[in-house]
Formats: sequence, C-alpha cells, structure tokens
Amino acid sequence: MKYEITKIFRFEAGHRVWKQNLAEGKTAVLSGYACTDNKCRNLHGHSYILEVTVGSDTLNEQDVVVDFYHIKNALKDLVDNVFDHSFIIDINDPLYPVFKEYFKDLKITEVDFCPTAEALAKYFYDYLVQKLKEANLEEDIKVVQITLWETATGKATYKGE
Ligand SMILES: Nc1nc2c(c(=O)[nH]1)N=C([C@H](O)[C@H](O)COP(=O)(O)OP(=O)(O)OP(=O)(O)O)CN2
Repeated sequence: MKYEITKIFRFEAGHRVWKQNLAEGKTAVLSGYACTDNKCRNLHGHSYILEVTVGSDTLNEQDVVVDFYHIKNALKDLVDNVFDHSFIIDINDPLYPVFKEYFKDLKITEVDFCPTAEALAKYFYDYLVQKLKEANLEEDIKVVQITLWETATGKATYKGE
C-alpha cells in the first residue's frame, strides 16, 4: 500500500485466557517447563488500545485514503457499545454457563474463541473487512493490519491474508 492511515481506539474490558497452560505444549521449553501459575486464567481486565490501519494505493478526491472520522464511526458501535466495560467470554469456556446464569444482567461480550490479543485482533479485522464490503469499499480501502495492545508491554497484530 502506498498510503496507510492508523486510527486508535481505547476500551476497558475484562476477560480470562482459559486456555493458558504455561507448563505444557512445545513452547513451554522456553521457560524450562517451570511455570505452573497460569495467572491469565483468572478474571482480569485490560485498558486495551486498538490500532486500526487501513490503506490504499491512491488518494480519493479529498486527498485522503478515507477520513479518520469514517473509520472512527465504522468501529464506534462495536468498541463503545459492545466491548467497552464488558467481560469478554468465550462460549467454549467451561465457565461460560456459570457466567450466563449468574451475570445475565451484566455486560458480557460473547465470542467463539479464547479472547487472546491475537484472536481479538483478528475479530476486529474481520469486522472491519465486512463493514467495508457492505459499503462497497473493499476495492478502494484495504485493512492493512489491526494491532491490539493488551498491556503496556504486550500487543498482537493481525494482517489477514
Ligand atoms: N501471546 C499471548 N500471550 C498472552 C496473552 C495474549 O493475549 N497473547 N494474554 C495474556 C494475559 O491476558 C495477560 O494479562 C497479559 O500477560 P503478561 O504479558 O504476561 O502480563 P504481565 O503484566 O505479567 O506482563 P509483564 O510486563 O511481563 O509484567 C498472557 N499471555
């Protein structure tokens, strides 16, 4: 892409990485199979920072890829009304039925994957691609990448195909 623009969103949300298993799997060798405290299985929260990068090889008649305003509004409902101040839970999480029963009056965002930064980045990517398709803009504007900062020291990026 000759031109790329990035819009940043912020939201607060809780989650738990129920699949975390630091003592098992091929990558556990990196820590010497030492860690058994899977702390991210606990219910915890993040001040997420979402970086949305879209691009084009040409500028439109207003000399922009797309106005930041439109990118903001394409994701505003999802970020502010769905994710912000919610608890993100995988419907495959063994605790999901308990959440459904006891927290039905609270804001829960249901997803069909373990809500890691990587998987959430792909979720936002797919959502924006679909929005652009619905607006017949998929040829004009490409989603270049989505980066999701989970903590000040950890982020994940999804770039699609
Ligand atoms: N590859 C991934 N690893 C981890 C993810 C993730 O989304 N992708 N998520 C988590 C947890 O949600 C966790 O809250 C963040 O973990 P971590 O970086 O270990 O947090 P710390 O506060 O301990 O970070 P330090 O800066 O190293 O103190 C876990 N892993």
